[in-house]
Amino acid sequence: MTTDYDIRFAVDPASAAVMTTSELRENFLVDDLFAADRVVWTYTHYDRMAVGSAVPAAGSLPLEAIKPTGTADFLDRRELIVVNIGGVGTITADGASFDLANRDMLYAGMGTKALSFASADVANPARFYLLSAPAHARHETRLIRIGEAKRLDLGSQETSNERSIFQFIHAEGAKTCQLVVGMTTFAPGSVWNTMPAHVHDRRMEAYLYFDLPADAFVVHLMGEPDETRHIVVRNEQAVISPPWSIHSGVGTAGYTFIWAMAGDNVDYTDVEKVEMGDLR
Ligand SMILES: O=C(O)C(=O)C[C@H](O)C(=O)CO
Ligand SMILES: [Zn+2]
Repeated sequence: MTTDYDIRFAVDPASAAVMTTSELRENFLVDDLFAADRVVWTYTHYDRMAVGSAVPAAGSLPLEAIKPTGTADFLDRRELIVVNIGGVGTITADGASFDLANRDMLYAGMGTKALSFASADVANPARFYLLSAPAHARHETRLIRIGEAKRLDLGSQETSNERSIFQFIHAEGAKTCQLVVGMTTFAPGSVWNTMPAHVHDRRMEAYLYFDLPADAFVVHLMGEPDETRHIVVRNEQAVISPPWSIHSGVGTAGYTFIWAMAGDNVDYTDVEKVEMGDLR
């Protein structure tokens, strides 16, 4: 096997509120993604979302079944979204090949039997970020380039949160069962994401922070709005946001992040906004 996985159980808000820094990191931070020539998964019990990575350096890598899904093939009862944050790569899904440039995304539908990852240039391998959730129907496998994503501009320079949200999945675009995924980029000097904050108990969320300099980090805010905690997150690390938690962050330098959700609906706008004065 060229696949590794770990499992994260779901944590309730009262337990999270009394965790030490190490316990918060063990439960919510995914700090060991992106290993050369491996597929690496963190299988969560939040909506059974799995977050992972594939870095095909020396050769191609297959998407292999893992025990937690209990199926013969990984996508027998799941859907998959892959976002490339590295060099040009190719994904082959049941014989069809898709070339992904940096920041392009592939949706692979339930029932895909054989899927593999390859890089165009071993000196600059593709770095595929993977997101998978249980599915109830098959939607067609398709490539969505960053230029085809729906763009929303939010925030302002004055509040250090001027940013653009690129929705790969949105109401007028590709259909999914559960997965909603996008990427957020910042105007120079803006470092705050998702502030004002929100929660959405209908959907869990995962963030992958990247494009961060080696000595920089994001202070990721989590917790119930009146009981917040923070996790220091470095380049190419992911953080799991339980449905009851805010998910906001501030960088010591510029960064980009990929957000992904799974749960009861795919309505990006179905959120409870948290008033600035209510955060504790
Ligand atoms: O910068 C932002 O704001 C975001 O990207 C927010 C995420 O899209 C999100 O939290 C979706 O629920
Ligand atoms: Zn959210």
